[in-house]
Amino acid sequence: MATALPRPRPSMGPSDTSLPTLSVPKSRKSMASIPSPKSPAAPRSGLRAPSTASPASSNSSIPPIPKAGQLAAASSKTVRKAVSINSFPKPPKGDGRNSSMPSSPLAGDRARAARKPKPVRDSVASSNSPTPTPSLLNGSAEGKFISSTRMSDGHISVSSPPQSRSSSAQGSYSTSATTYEDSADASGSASEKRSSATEAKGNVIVSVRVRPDSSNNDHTDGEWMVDGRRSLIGYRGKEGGDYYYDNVFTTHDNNARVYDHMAKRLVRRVMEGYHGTVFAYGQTGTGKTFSMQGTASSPGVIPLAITDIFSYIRETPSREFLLRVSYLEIYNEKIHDLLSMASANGAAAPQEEIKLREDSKRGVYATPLKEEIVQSPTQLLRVIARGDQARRTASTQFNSRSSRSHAVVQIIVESRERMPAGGNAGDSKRSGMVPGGVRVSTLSLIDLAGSEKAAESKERRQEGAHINKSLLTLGTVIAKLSEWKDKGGDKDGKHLPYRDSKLTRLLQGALSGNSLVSILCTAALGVTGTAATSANHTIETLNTLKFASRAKNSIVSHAKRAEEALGAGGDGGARVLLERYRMEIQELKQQLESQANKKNDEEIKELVEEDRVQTQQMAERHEEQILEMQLARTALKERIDHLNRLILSSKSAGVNSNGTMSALARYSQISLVPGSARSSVAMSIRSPLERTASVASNSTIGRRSSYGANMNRMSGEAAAEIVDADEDSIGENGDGLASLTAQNRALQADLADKNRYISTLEKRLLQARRASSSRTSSGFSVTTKGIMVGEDHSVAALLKEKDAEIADLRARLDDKDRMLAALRSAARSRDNADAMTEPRSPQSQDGIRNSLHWSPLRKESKRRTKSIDEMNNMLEEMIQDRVETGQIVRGVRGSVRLAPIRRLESLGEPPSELPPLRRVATPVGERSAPVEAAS
Ligand SMILES: Nc1ncnc2c1ncn2[C@@H]1O[C@H](COP(=O)(O)OP(=O)(O)OP(=O)(O)O)[C@@H](O)[C@H]1O
Repeated sequence: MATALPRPRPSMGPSDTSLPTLSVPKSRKSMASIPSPKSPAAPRSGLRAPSTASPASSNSSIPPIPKAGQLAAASSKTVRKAVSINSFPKPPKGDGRNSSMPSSPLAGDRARAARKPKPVRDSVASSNSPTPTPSLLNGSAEGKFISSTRMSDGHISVSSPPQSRSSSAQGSYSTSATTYEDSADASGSASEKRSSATEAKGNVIVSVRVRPDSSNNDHTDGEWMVDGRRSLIGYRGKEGGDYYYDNVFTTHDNNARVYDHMAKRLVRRVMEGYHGTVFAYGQTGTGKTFSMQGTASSPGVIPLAITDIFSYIRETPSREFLLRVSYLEIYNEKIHDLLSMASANGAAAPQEEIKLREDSKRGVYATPLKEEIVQSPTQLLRVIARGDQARRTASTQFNSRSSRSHAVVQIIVESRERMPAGGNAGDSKRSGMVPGGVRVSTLSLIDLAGSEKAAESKERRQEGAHINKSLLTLGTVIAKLSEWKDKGGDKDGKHLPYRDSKLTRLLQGALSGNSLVSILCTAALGVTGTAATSANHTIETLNTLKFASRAKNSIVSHAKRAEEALGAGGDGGARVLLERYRMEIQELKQQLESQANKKNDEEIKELVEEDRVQTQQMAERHEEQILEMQLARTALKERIDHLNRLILSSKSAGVNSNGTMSALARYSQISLVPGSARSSVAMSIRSPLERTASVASNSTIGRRSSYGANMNRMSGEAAAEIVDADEDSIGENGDGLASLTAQNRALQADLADKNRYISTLEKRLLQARRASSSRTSSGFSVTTKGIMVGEDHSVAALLKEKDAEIADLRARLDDKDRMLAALRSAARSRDNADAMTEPRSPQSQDGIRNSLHWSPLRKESKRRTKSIDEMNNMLEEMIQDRVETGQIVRGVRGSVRLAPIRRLESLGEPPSELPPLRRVATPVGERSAPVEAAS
């Protein structure tokens, strides 16, 4: 559905800024069971068209105008209700908008006072007699108007009851019940307070608007008299009288004028922190909705108020605002949330039952109720238009689109002084606001359902019953307010039937004086139709007028500016979104800041850590470099030392340049000690460490041993010659360093020495073996598996075994020697015995032996030889035994050797390589020694 926002008001608009087009819906959601014939002239915007567009339908239901006789009868009773009311307090001075504003109620009072004829004031002054207030309950008005004065222009002046009026400074009158308290104003002097109290009076504005009829009659003649200039409506019929209000809008007044006079200042006050309530009251079809909502071409109170709200926000930079809106309806005494009900497709969504609760700070409120935060006039109007679509409407006898419910739009205004940097003191002073917390105020815009007497359908009757009941309760409350005010007041309102209807309960705050109130009563005077209808309509119209008068005189408004909520604590504070948002923003800012700080700290820490790591890495690299350099130096030094050692080794046979003896020379000297060569060789064989020593060491050892070996064969003189020769090799350049050639020579000499030494070792080994073999006995057994020349452990073990064998053999030989000695001794004894018998020659044994051949003792010599031969024979027999047992083998030339198997077992060498043991004739008394065959 297309919506239109209010167009800019050329002359009455509070702001020059362009406004959005009206968003008021052009059509309402009709009851499904109810046909909702639309007026042919209804605009496409959805709003109901003004009655001027469909005069026929409207006028047909309006009761006929009373006859002239009735008017004459009515005129016999004078309705005197002089109402001169100070309306809302003046807006802040210096506001440029005031120049363009229409005359405010207050200014209007001045203007009216200025243009009011003197008799009016006189009439007011003379209206002191008690005047019963017309009752909505009895609906009779009871003709209690005590005086009436026909003005020069024919209008009727209605005087108010004395208790309900007071003289104003301007000579006009306002109701004594209306008070206005402003905390800012209260701080002034007594005179200022009096002035302020005077200015503040008029917190309740009551206006009457007359709907035009088909004839566009302004009702300035006939039974009714409407004087907009004097805010007067007079009825000249039965129970007639003059009714003065704060505003009387004629058929020629448009919505803008209506708004400017009855709601504009109130809206401004709401923006400044006061609660405000505007509601339209009247018979069905009299123009309540038209006045509140208006049309696209003539926006009503609601869109114009919205326009002013945002204009005020724009013009008040010293404060910041937050707007929320809710929209509910009371239908058949049930509250419905129009914003929750309205869905995209227009279907009503199921919703939780809404109840009314009371709070010390918020007063009476409906909950749970959806509140939407709005940020622009367009948005706000669209929200309201959405609620309008959900509102119940139906066609009735008097209205093709009759509102079947009371609709309440609530705009909650939160405002707070901006931070000093954002505003200036002048703005605060201008607005009369003191910097502080958040201020919350509510503007309630209420379009009541119309009262009706007759209903065609049951459903309409049921609806009408609820509507009438609630309106009746409203009238009752207002009537009781007047009564209790007369009795001294019922501040708590405990005796007032607010709870008798949802409407009065919801309006409790406004009716009990906690807010500024503006009541717009609508009426249709020129109703056509049957006499009964017309009479009925007249009665209803009079009831509306009486209700308006009673409301004006009964409602005691002591509206105060809403307290500023500081912080989000408490029930009131918790509802202040602005404060909550501010705190949330502050919290988020702090979080952001702390995160930023944290991030900064982390970054700094990371940088520091990075720097530390880099420094550490650099230090480590530096240490590594130093270590590498040290290692390199050490390696170089070792290399140098090694080379030096090599160099020294090369001159080991001599002395260095300093003339000291080199190491090898010393070794050579040591090896000069007799027998040292052998021991050093043995050491070199038996010490694996020495064998696995470095080449230089080996070379040294070899040289030492070779020198030792050589020295064994050389005389000391020859050794001295070698030393001299080495001394000659001291550096080709005479610097004590040997040349490479000399080194090479020395090494080759070392090698040759080693080779010689090895060959000598082999020879000695073979010699030992032969010696062992030559002394082999029958028990001789070689367990050694083999000799691995060159392997120390094998050689050592072999030598051990050989030593044991040798020891064994020696023991055996000793036995033989002892046997031989015994034999020789026996032979000698025998010889001695023979010599005793023959003279003995003093010659030596050799001589004896020779004499055996040449002396006369030759016979005896032959016997001794025979004895020796016998011994030899014995030995021969022993050898033969061994040969026969296979232990030894006899050679070709009579030599004997170990059996081949044994030899192989013991030596692992071919028998041919073993030097044969040559059997030689051994002189008696000498042990036959093996002859070194290889040498
Ligand atoms: N001042 C006016 N000028 C022109 N047309 C008007 C005026 N007042 C009312 N009308 C027309 O009269 C008809 C009924 O008006 P409206 O619906 O506003 O009455 P109502 O009081 O709201 O009725 P209800 O109580 O049944 O809802 C509408 O078509 C509307 O356009």
